[in-house]
Amino acid sequence: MTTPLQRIHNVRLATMTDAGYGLIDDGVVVFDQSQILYAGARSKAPEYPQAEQIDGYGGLLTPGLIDCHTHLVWAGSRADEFAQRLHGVSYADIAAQGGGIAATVRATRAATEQQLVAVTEPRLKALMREGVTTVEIKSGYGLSLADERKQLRAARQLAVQHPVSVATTLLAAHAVPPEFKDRADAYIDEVVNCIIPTLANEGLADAVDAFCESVGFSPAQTERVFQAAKAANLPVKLHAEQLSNQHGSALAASYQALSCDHLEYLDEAGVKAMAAAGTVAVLLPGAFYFLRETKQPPLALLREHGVPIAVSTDANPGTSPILSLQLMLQMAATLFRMTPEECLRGVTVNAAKALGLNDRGQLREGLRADLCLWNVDDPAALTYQFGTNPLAACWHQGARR
Ligand SMILES: O=C(O)CC[C@@H]1NC(=O)NC1=O
Ligand SMILES: [Fe+3]
Repeated sequence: MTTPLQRIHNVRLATMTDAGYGLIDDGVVVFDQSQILYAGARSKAPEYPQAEQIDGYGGLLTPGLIDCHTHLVWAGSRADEFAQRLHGVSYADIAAQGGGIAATVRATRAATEQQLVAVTEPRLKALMREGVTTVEIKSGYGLSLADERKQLRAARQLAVQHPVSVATTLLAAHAVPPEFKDRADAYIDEVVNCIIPTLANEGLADAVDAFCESVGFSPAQTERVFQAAKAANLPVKLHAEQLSNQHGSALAASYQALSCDHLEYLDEAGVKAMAAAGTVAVLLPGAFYFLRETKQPPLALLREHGVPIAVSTDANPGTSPILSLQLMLQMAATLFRMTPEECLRGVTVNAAKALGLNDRGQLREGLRADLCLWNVDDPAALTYQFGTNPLAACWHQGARR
């Protein structure tokens, strides 16, 4: 069957191909199910008489949105902990009662792969309803070979069952599991000698991540994870400088990390190292807001040194129980003072870069036909408004969802 051509006209294009939106006011995009064939001014568009004509009714057409940092596959809920904290129970007390990440680990270990798929599906659909066409999904609530495998297999299965692309990240170095209590180095032995090589060999991970933090893993333990990832030919990313400055970003940059994420406590040395390595700064306003953090990521330094900035939900049950990438656009502007252009770039071209994907994130010939049509005329409206969803239509690899 010949691949159907589609031609969207009567739209304003935000191509994301320059330092701003890459706007083209009277634009046309022609595409099939493999790629974009033309994206540009209607006046210069080649004729495609056989294409299906789609009227964009004067809306805004952007690349499909990319949520480049989520922990989407988990079982259980931490709503009870949220309530306890509001009743004055401390994090430490909750952790002492077996709460926190450990609670989600217990629930995730108890769930089957199919149960994980089932509970994750509505979360994925919530992101898709807002125009997400690519989502990164981490493991990190299994903390054993079998349970990390189960999480990553569930993530892969969701991409098979739904019109969305999934990039998987192995985050076995997320926390120390109960059976390795007070033996973090022994657990890192398990991660580097068994979990990473085995799951890399099974093709379940597209990247490797770690939580480098005073309450996570040390830079030395993180570096062992990076060495194992390198040996497995997998790129790395890092939860870095979220609660303190562990200088994890500079370490990650020395391993050409795709991204460093959170970054509230990032210093100029780390920014410079990231800039030199081409590492993307992924800012996570949902976790910043939910934790009532006050330390801002160093936006001025990131701009000054030309570090690409992405924005993501960090969807997870503990510190960012949010399933709206559109709200992250608004929060990135309101809380971090990013410009609307920076925010939209943060969920398109820069988010693609944070995943090492150069085939999406812009409206440009040869890239995937992942497209969002919005009922707005000013692209700033996508950052300005929140609580509403102006998505009119969405295509994933040329197929309308
Ligand atoms: O609390 C959780 O379940 C995950 C917290 C999450 N993980 C991480 O490395 N940083 C975070 O904010
Ligand atoms: Fe995270």
